[in-house]
Amino acid sequence: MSTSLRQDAGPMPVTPLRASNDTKPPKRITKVCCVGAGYVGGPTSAVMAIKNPQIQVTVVDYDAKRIAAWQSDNLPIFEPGLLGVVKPARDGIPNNRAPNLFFSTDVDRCIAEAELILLSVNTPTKMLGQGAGHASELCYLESAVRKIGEVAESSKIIVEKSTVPCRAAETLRDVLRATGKPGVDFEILSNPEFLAEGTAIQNLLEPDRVLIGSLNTPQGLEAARALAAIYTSWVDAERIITINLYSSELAKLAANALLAQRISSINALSAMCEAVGADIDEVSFAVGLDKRIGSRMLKASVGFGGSCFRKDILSLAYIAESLHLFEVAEYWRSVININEYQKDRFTRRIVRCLFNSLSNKSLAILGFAYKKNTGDTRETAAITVINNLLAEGANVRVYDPQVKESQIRRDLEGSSASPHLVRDKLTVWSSTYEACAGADAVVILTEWDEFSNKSAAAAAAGDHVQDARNGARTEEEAANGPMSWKRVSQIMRKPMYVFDGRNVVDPAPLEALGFRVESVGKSRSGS
Ligand SMILES: NC(=O)c1ccc[n+]([C@@H]2O[C@H](COP(=O)([O-])OP(=O)(O)OC[C@H]3O[C@@H](n4cnc5c(N)ncnc54)[C@H](O)[C@@H]3O)[C@@H](O)[C@H]2O)c1
Ligand SMILES: O=c1ccn([C@@H]2O[C@H](COP(=O)(O)OP(=O)(O)O[C@H]3O[C@H](CO)[C@@H](O)[C@H](O)[C@H]3O)[C@@H](O)[C@H]2O)c(=O)[nH]1
Repeated sequence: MSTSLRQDAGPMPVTPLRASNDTKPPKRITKVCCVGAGYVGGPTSAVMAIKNPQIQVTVVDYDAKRIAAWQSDNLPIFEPGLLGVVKPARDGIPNNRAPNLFFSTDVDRCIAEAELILLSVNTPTKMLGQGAGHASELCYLESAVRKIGEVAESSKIIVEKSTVPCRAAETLRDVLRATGKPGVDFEILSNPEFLAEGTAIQNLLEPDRVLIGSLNTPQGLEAARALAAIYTSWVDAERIITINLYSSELAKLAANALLAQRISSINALSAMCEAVGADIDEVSFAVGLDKRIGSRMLKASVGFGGSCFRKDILSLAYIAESLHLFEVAEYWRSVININEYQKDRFTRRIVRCLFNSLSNKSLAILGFAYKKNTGDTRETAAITVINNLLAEGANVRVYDPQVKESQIRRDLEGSSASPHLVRDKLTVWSSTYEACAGADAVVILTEWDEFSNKSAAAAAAGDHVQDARNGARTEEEAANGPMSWKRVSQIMRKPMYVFDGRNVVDPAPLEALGFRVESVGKSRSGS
């Protein structure tokens, strides 16, 4: 399947939000198959199953290890609340798999039996050939759809849950037309997923909106109503938005681009704050009070990570370029450029503060995941920062509460220009204290609660908010979060630095312990 846009597709039809006039009840779906048992497929299917006991939901994947993990108590992904929906307590017995939720490697059978198929396969950035490094790789989607065409004996509703380039549905329809059996009809819907890792279950249970894109044909609208009926079990009808198929595909890319753009905007401002003695948390708070701007996704950081933002912006920019909209492509790419700049700027600041040399210095890295409450490391800022620090000659000592040593080594060795540095100069530890022993500096790269010395309310809201207990914390408490910074101060080499890439520590109590604290978007002289 070509990842470039079809040139003969013509302009996209514009359709306003749709209200179906159909009075007959929507088609009742009884069997759903979700292809792809990953971060989206697993949690989404589990929530769909728990909210629709009358529907049998089966998640299929070729990865037998992943399926076995979903069937065990040791789920393949770390996500707060996930076990509770995959294995809810029933009849007073905890950890009982929902009776209508299944995980299987029997892809053919489950596809053949289902009336509605959710496509939740990965759509990473293409690594080979035309569009490599920019376009979305649709080979997994194509292979899933070919399989559907091959094995389906009855008509199916096929739902794009994966994030796809606009007009991907048209390409999928072409594949199905060529591979499907006579008399078997396929209706393709777009139903992009907006969950964020770490809060996936909450996002799925209480989505801001559910977007369903369909063709404006009787069959398309009927399929959209059937899917909407599944969501109606737990989502208010007014939050279920039905729109044009291609608007829905593009809205997903647009949402991620706009969210990432806010982070790059605040990170660009953080560089200015450091230079002029302003405080980015205060700036963010002040601008966020404007209701037109809002306060969310404005937390300055070492840079955004995760499997989605970078790849989706690259995809959006590639689409714009395919349409000869070069200025538009350039605009979106600048969001990624600022993110790269932020990661490099953070490393340069570490080197500058540590007397321009990291040779024979040890740096404790707290956090490797791309954000807290996930073990996911895809595109984490830690990969760039640690590789930069290793290249400067540092000894790097990593601790993350959820990421395994094997994953950290795989990520770093796979991306480093000098993998031997990872083998020779990187160690991974199972606690903060082990990682910090003998270190010259602590570098916080993930905002895990245990690294913060702020109260939970202040940490969640940012520096500008006063401690919820309003000064009730003792000095001892303030110096110690869930981890004891005092204990850390006793085991580090002097002088001791903290480079806070997530602005999770309150500098004052740490400075009282003898640390020099460098936070993103704040200059010590300006404090
Ligand atoms: N991770 C997120 O937070 C998130 C949120 C919203 C949207 N998305 C989008 O959802 C899609 C899936 O993302 P993910 O993070 O769940 O990916 P993932 O890599 O965790 O999971 C994808 C799964 O699909 C399986 N797979 C691939 N091709 C298959 C095939 N033909 N048959 C059966 N199984 C197959 C893979 O083995 C893998 O287990 C992507 O398009 C992503 O952009 C992700
Ligand atoms: O104010 C902020 C908010 C986030 N981040 C970072 O940005 C990245 C992404 O965070 P977040 O958006 O919370 O997590 P994701 O799981 O990547 O979720 C995004 O990507 C998903 C995949 O498409 C979408 O479904 C979600 O709506 C979208 O938020 C992480 O590194 C965060 O630490 C910041 O630096 N500052």
